Amino acid sequence: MGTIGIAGAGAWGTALANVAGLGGHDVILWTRSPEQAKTLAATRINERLLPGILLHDRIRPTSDLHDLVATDFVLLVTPAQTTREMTAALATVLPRETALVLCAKGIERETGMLLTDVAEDVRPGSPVAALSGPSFADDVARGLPTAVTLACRNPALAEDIATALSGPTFRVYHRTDLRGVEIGGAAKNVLAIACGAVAGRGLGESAKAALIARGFAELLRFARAYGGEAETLMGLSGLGDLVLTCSTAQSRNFAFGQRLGEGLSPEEAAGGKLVEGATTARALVALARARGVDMPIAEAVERVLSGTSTIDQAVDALMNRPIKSEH
Ligand SMILES: NC(=O)C1=CN([C@@H]2O[C@H](COP(=O)(O)OP(=O)(O)OC[C@H]3O[C@@H](n4cnc5c(N)ncnc54)[C@H](O)[C@@H]3O)[C@@H](O)[C@H]2O)C=CC1
Ligand SMILES: O=C(CO)COP(=O)(O)O
Repeated sequence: MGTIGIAGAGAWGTALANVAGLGGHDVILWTRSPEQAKTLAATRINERLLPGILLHDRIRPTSDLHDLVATDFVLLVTPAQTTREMTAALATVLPRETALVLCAKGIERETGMLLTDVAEDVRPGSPVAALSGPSFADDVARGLPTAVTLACRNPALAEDIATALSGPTFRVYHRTDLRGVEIGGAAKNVLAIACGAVAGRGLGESAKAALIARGFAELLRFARAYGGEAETLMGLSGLGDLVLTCSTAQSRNFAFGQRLGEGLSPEEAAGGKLVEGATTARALVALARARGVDMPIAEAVERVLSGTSTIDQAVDALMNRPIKSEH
């Protein structure tokens, strides 16, 4: 067993650190806050973001990026919009050959770039992978059975990382379709906001199921246009994660949409939590338009978030689109 680095001690980073510790690896868990590193080392609990879960003994919290130098690979588990600055910071300390596994789900707002492109832009020539799939941090940390996908263009590296992270309750499949895997994770959050809004507005389970199915059609169209494989989108990181996040208020994106549906403003609805779909919606829609991909549900979310439409107007617009063949 080796040493795994984790950059980001939020809910997901902490849950993944526990998975790696349980798998017999030594784990260096980096947080930007020296205060938090000290508290984590002393209390062994991430009280704010992953309450009730004890850190595994093999986890060493730190706020010094240099402590990640001798790790086998590093999971980057900070919000999507920090990918550029975090990759740049890591590039100053990590050897060129150390793989960076992107665990955030989103699109860079300023540039419209997918996250692996951002990482490759900042750290050209170094290996990059993405971990995505239906997995709530709390479920994973409590040892509930979970299955996700690890994607890397290098099949041997994909298999190595998937094997290293897998354990009795955390099953990691591997794939070489990096594009498909990251698109699924980024786009499903936007669609989950729509599902939440339908729930919050009291529009019924039938409407929610229709949104999941038509949302999946959007996901597939988008992925095809940007080089993802349809088969990937039908797997854990596409359909699997879409269904999970569209089903329950345990998802922050769904809960955000639900509160919007109940009449709260976007700021009130977020309640200070990370809502990746809200940050990614505009970039997703812009990318779709740039390649002529029809994404009416994602567009509706973007219009509601930018204040150019109410939820009721957005639903009316979706229902009154011209009748067409289903595909
Ligand atoms: N929580 C979950 O169940 C899952 C989350 N993810 C993804 O993982 C990513 C992180 O999510 P969570 O850990 O849940 O969020 P979180 O809000 O629990 O934690 C985010 C962490 O990033 C840190 N951070 C924020 N800005 C930073 C910056 N500029 N530089 C360095 N660190 C910074 C925060 O201090 C915090 O420790 C998101 O993209 C999310 O979509 C993926 C799968 C499951
Ligand atoms: O990506 C996730 C589950 O797979 C977490 O979803 P939320 O960010 O909506 O909580």
